[in-house]
Amino acid sequence: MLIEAQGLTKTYKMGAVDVNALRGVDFSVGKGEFVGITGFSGSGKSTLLHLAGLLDDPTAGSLKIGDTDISGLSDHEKTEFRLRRFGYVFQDYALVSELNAVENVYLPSLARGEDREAAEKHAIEMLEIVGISGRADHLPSELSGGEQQRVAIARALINSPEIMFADEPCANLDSVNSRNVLDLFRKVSEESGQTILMVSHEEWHAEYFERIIRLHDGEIAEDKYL
Ligand SMILES: Nc1ncnc2c1ncn2[C@@H]1O[C@H](COP(=O)(O)OP(=O)(O)OP(=O)(O)O)[C@@H](O)[C@H]1O
Repeated sequence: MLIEAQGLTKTYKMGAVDVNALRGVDFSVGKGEFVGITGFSGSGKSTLLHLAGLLDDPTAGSLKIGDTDISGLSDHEKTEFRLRRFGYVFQDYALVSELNAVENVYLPSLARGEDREAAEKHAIEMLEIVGISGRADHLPSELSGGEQQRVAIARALINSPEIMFADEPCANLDSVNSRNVLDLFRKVSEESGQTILMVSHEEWHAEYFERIIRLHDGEIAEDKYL
């Protein structure tokens, strides 16, 4: 298994009140799966994604990625993990506004130590894959929402991540652009064997997922392959 979580728990302390965002969930995800994390607002979807994506630490429970027990990693090792093995896509795209599309895409390659020329060439290939190489020199403010999200996906994919974590990537997109993103994700998981965990509250997205993990009040209410 690529991801193995046992008893994964997240409790937020809000003054005297404990908010149990995740109440000890068990799940495992294999290589190449395209998994939709669904459920009502506040059910714990983003929390689960952030824990599995090493963007936050659990209050209790264990998490293994491949052979690595995450609890044994230092902060530096977690950063390396995120940079080299994971990619992220968020609903607000999270692009750097001063950098054009191609520069945004090759940022993670520079962080990995690739030289700029090679990184730029690679980034243009990625923009071709997501279908917007013609907009390579545009700033985010000069791109539509759908185009910005495709730049963000190219950036997430440039380091060939083993796992892509996407938190409501279609939230700000119309249905045509949402389908473009979902088609792209499915292609990536089928052709490159990349594993994708995607948070979504849209029922119709299920037609693209291979599996659904449905959360309810911090627990797994349903876990099924489609
Ligand atoms: N930083 C935080 N501090 C306190 N409580 C939090 C924090 N983040 C989330 N929560 C609470 O934890 C619970 C789960 O939140 P989470 O964001 O994971 O849900 P979600 O299913 O992703 O919701 P949505 O669909 O609305 O984004 C909610 O009750 C939320 O209010």
